Amino acid sequence: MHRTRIKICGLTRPEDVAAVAAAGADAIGFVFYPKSPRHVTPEQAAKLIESMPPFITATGLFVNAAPEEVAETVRVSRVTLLQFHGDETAEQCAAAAHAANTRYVRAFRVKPDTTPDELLEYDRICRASSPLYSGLLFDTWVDAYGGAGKVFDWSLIPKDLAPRAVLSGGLSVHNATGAVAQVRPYAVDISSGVEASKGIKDPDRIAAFVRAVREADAIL
Ligand SMILES: O=C(O)c1ccccc1NCC(=O)[C@H](O)[C@H](O)COP(=O)(O)O
Repeated sequence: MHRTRIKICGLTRPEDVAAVAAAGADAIGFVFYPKSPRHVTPEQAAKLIESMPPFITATGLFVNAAPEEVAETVRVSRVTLLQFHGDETAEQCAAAAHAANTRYVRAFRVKPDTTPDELLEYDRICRASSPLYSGLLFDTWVDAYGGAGKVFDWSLIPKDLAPRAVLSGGLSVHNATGAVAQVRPYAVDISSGVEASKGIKDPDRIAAFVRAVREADAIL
């Protein structure tokens, strides 16, 4: 049985980290973008990571940050995976990841007119630019950088990319089963769909989302 990995993004509080661990999710995300309502400092993330049990991946999300800032944030926070969610070029993602000596996923914000060929080509460029590149995270294009709770047309994701892809954008307990069944991604990523309010997660929604993904895994 395929086990879809689950990342819960935008954590700011130790009780939410505990809820993610209790629910059995695989990864958490810290937003280091200062304009986000879910922003945490590297020091806050370090404290939250200290409270985590082993085998949960701590991801640091960046928007257009300079390589030195990414490297320093990784050093202080100890996140072990990067997520570039801004307008960085493939080369800029690679340079920042190399400065931090840390693997990364690249967010691609899908528009209604994005084509599967464009996604394949983008993945090829990222792959060629760095051995630290570990796959694409698909989110929905909105006129802001993310965590907006909007769904895109999942049929645009090429079948060849799904086994390494992270699917995000407007996921919730209501569409999780359909998303996993249709796309069969490596992982899913959710933020606003498990929130009580921005930056404040709801433990019951986290648990329900993880259950929905596991139920989808069981029937595939
Ligand atoms: O969460 C933010 O505030 C944020 C700010 C800037 C760039 C990205 C941001 N979040 C991205 C995510 O939380 C997830 O990777 C993903 O987009 C899922 O978001 P959602 O649609 O809310 O589930």
